[in-house]
Amino acid sequence: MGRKGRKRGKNDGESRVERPKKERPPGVSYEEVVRENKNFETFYKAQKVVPEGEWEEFLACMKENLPAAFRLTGTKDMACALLRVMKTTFFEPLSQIIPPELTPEEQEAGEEPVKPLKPFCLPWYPNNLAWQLNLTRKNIRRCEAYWQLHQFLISETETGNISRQEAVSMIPPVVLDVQPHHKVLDMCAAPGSKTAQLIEFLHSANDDRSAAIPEGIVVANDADNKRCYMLTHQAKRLQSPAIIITNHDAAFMPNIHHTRKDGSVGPIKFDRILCDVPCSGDGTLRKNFDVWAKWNPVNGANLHGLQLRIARRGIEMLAVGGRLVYSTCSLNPLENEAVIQRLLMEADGSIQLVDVSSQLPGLKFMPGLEEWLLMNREMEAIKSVTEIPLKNTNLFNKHLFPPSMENKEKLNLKRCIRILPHHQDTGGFFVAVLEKTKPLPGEKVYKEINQEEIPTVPDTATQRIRQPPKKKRRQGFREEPYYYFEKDEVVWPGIDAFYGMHEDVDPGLFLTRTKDGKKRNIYFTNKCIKDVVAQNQDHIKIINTGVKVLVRSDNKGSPCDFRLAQDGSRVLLPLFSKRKICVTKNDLVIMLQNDDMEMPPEIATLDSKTQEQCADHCTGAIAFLYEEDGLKIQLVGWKGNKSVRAYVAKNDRIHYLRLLGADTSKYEKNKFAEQRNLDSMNVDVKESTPDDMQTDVNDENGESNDKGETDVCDGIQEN
Ligand SMILES: C[S@@+](CC[C@H](N)C(=O)[O-])C[C@H]1O[C@@H](n2cnc3c(N)ncnc32)[C@H](O)[C@@H]1O
Repeated sequence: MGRKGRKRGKNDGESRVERPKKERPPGVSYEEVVRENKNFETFYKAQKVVPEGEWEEFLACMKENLPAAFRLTGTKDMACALLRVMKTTFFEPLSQIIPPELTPEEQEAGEEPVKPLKPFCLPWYPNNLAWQLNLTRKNIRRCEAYWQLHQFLISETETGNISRQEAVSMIPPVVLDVQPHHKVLDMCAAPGSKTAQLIEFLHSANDDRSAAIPEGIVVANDADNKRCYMLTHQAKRLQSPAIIITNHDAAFMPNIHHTRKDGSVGPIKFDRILCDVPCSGDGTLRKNFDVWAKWNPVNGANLHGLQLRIARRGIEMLAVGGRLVYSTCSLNPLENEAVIQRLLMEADGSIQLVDVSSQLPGLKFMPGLEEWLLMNREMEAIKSVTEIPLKNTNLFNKHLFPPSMENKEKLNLKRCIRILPHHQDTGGFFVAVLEKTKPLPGEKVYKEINQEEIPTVPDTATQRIRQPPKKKRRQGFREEPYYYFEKDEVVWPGIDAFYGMHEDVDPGLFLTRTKDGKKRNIYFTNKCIKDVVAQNQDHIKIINTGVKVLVRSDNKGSPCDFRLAQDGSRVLLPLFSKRKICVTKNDLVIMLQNDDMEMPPEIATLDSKTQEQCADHCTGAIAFLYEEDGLKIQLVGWKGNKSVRAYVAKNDRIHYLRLLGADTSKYEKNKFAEQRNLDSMNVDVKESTPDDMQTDVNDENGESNDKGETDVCDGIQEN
């Protein structure tokens, strides 16, 4: 925080914020945690974050459980197709439901009647793809339609077509305004809910090939090595050849080099940067109940330094004309406006806050604060720098105080966005959108003409930031390097001939993870990622990149040793012309409903035109293409002598069958129907019905919520 002689990391985030450790006492369930903290109330009343007259409503809402929110994910076409199914099959019937009456036992136990369920579409999220709903355990248990909706949400979440994510946490990627050609950096990315959104926006081009292989990239970084593997999972799910996962302290993020248009090599200046920093998380009190006991007034000041360093490094790595979004799930001005104020002051007019309200139609939010109050652990208010008690000089400094009268107008802190939970039944959140209008004081600017990096003014600001951290031992293991195909790659001619790769496909974009020996899996990245790997493999800790497109399958009767991988089918299919068959809806349904490994569907059972196409192809990998009424499904599989098979996992089969409007009962158990059958036979299995439907949920931070009986829909798993 700029205080002379302070050691780096003294007030760095997460370890400090966890102190003092006030664990839940043994035997106290998550739901029983006392949702009260008088200091929290005193602190936020003093900050005036809540408009006059709304305090009680705000506090009451903070103590309630958070409703579940989710997004339909993947390509726009597929997400919209699933949206149609969800609305017609699961939402429309809800309006017809007469909630069941309470049984006498339930009445005696004082249970509440089942409330009507009204899913709410988040109006500011593009294409109606984000929803919020209050599906309680009790509702699910008592009402078949609610149970069916719940089952649908669970199964689509397992396949990654729905992603549970807090409504407010979806905002930063929306206001970042990512375009397919952008170079995007997500500085604190794990577990990756927002990274997934960034990838989706990057893949939003209209034609198949550009949508599958965008020009731009997403660099998803996290300091926590283990959490980086959550990002790998997200990337795999989204089949992106344009993502690279790195593992660095974002406050000291090394420059990532690339080859410029003129052939010279230099640091990437990113078009878009997401800076979703570690924070005290008091905006998540509605789902992370433990924060109630842990909350104290100095958490914010403790985290401010780390948050500032990360954001400052982000501003440095941002291109002129680029946009950086800073966000926290905290309401504390020291973690929010105070950080933004410092960035703006240091940048001296090179960056400015952007008003993004028009990008968020229908979202109610409060403008950023221009006044706030510092408080120490003893809850003493500190109004100015001269009032900082000696005991608190390590904690507070002059930069934490609100702006002077003359700076207020210049900074425009009102353009920040603070979302209050009671305004639309969400968590609390803070977002600020910054645009870089010119180079920072001292920033090196690359001039293409003379190919030099020329500092505009002496490089004092950046030198201060660039001080390398004290030598730290690398944690985690070093990943295998990436070996892109050379011109003389021996496996390429076979693949090229068998699949009929288009002439403009560059074999140099295919890669493996082992240098010698038999290649097993073949991956693919776009050109920009390849360049980043080539220029940075030695100084950037790359955890993962590349989407798996081909898998070795020799001795299976095919002239080609590599079959198509489902993981990368969206990427590879637009690149080749052979080995594709157009199928009918009925063909697909036959293939999807028949998952017997021993007896795959006979070609003779398929449509006559499909049979004709099959006759033109020898044994080997094949893609099945279906397009009708705006629904486009592409599956990869195998064509044998007499039979065909689609390589689709069980849960994905249900997903595709749903999209096709086909019967899914083979894969879904309806416990209510089973109970009815058993009732007719006088057998009672009620005890086993409700709770084995509930799967534990991981929250957005990838940690178990450890809830007991809860009123939120917690059966959907976070991805
Ligand atoms: C609020 S979470 C990010 C959530 C994420 N953006 C998402 O939407 O899923 C903060 C993340 O910052 C990471 N982190 C903490 N300190 C960091 C640092 N110095 N550099 C980079 N990442 C850091 C944590 O490991 C954590 O994953």
